[in-house]
Amino acid sequence: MVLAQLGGSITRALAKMSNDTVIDEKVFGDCLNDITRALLQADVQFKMVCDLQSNIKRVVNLEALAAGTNKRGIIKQAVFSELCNMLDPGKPSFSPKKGNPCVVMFVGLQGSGKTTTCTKYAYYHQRKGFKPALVCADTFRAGAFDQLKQNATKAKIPFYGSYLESDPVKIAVEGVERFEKENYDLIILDTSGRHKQEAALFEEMRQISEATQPDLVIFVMDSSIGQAAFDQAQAFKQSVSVGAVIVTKMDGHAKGGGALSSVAATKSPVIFTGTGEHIDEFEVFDVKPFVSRLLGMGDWSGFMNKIHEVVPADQQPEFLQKLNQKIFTLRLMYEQFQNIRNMGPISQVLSMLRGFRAELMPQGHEQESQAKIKRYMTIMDSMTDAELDSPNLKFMNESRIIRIARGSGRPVRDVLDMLEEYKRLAKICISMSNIKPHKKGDKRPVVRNNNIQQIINALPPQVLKQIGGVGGLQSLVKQLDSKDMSGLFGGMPGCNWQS
Ligand SMILES: Nc1nc2c(ncn2[C@@H]2O[C@H](COP(=O)(O)OP(=O)(O)OP(=O)(O)O)[C@@H](O)[C@H]2O)c(=O)[nH]1
Repeated sequence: MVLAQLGGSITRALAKMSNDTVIDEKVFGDCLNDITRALLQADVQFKMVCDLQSNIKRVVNLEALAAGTNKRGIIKQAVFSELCNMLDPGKPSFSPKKGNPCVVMFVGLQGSGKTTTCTKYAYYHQRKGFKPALVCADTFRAGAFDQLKQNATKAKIPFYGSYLESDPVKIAVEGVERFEKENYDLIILDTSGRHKQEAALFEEMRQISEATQPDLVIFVMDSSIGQAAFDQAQAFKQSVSVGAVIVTKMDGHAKGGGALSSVAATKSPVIFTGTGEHIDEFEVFDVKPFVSRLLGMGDWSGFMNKIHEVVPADQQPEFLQKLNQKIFTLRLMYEQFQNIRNMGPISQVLSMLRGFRAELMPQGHEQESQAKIKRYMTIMDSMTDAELDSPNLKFMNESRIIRIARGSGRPVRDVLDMLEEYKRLAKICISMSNIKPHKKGDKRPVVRNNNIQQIINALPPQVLKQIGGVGGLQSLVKQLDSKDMSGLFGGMPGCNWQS
């Protein structure tokens, strides 16, 4: 069961309550049993699941609730809070400060992704203005130094290691001393792993830790290890003082439970997750947005941040201004496609929005959507400026369509598809054209009620369904009302109109 499926199962367990007119102990009990089953199937440790269940039962006292209370809402809130508590050890981990030299030591089993993650961690901080350096204290695996060297060189991060020295403690101490002298403020120590938890590995870790006195020890855990996660994390914690966890390979077929279990075992927060083999496939881990996304409740701030990251602020008003003049050209559509592609995998972006659970956008489907966008952009690359900037398709006659198809090397059917997509998007965008960029402190709603019906009419039915029907759309609009709207159009139209 991959993480998205865990989220899907919990969401379904909660949604099932909507079919019941009365929320009594039986309905509540069934819902909790479904959630328990989903968590166990996702490899969350048995004891943790039992604790979660009894905590929710303690918080939700149906008998004590007055008639008319929103019991479904209270149950949902309790599930949300308990999942957050599971992932939140209650204390933040040590966080490096620019200009204050510190040593961060990475530990974990062989193949967990330690070496890759050290470089990702260094690269992430380098981009934030730190001066990181890498030390390879892994003398156990032949090739470990070469791997670190290769990664570090690619990311232009200084490194230290030795082909000849066999004592990892000596290398670690020399590396730290050297980089401290050279005023590096984030010295990262990569240590050896073993195929399994062994006394020799733990002894080596203890010695390196004693000799270098790291400010933070990060335990790197492969998310696919399943039920073994709790014991493994605990064994590392007992040997060195683990202060944070990084869960890797979250992009694979991992059962999400490992992440939850490792927090409980180490009483340390997950600080990042690895989401691929590349250096920038590395995400800051925040408990609440993570659980929100898991439950399909949406991570609005993450979504807006993503949009602000890719849609230059100075382009946003121009876009909204054009919409206000009820102009939606092919060029605007092209620019929006570019924004979507810059935002990263569509499912990742969509999963930040309420109702767009990642499981609705499975891997295969996502690739299809991305390919479609790329295809449409290739077709538009063969259009003239006049065609791209025209406010409508009246001039788009047969000979132009054939010319564009030939120019882009695509069949005429694809050009017609793209034009259909454009018409649909234009309808949606123009129907939302009363939206204005919100000024700070402006409390007025950004979408007026009479627009909602227009939006509903304009949305393709499957998109409306994915948003969660009329109710989902209304709550999305409510979210828009309370947030800064500028930039929304950088991503929203077309996000999923493709599917
Ligand atoms: N898909 C995916 N692969 C990852 C991720 N992190 C690491 N890997 C891959 O996992 C494999 C093992 O990673 P390493 O960094 O060599 O693992 P290690 O823990 O340093 O191994 P030792 O040095 O032997 O202890 C490599 O092929 C990495 O590219 C991730 O987040 N996602």
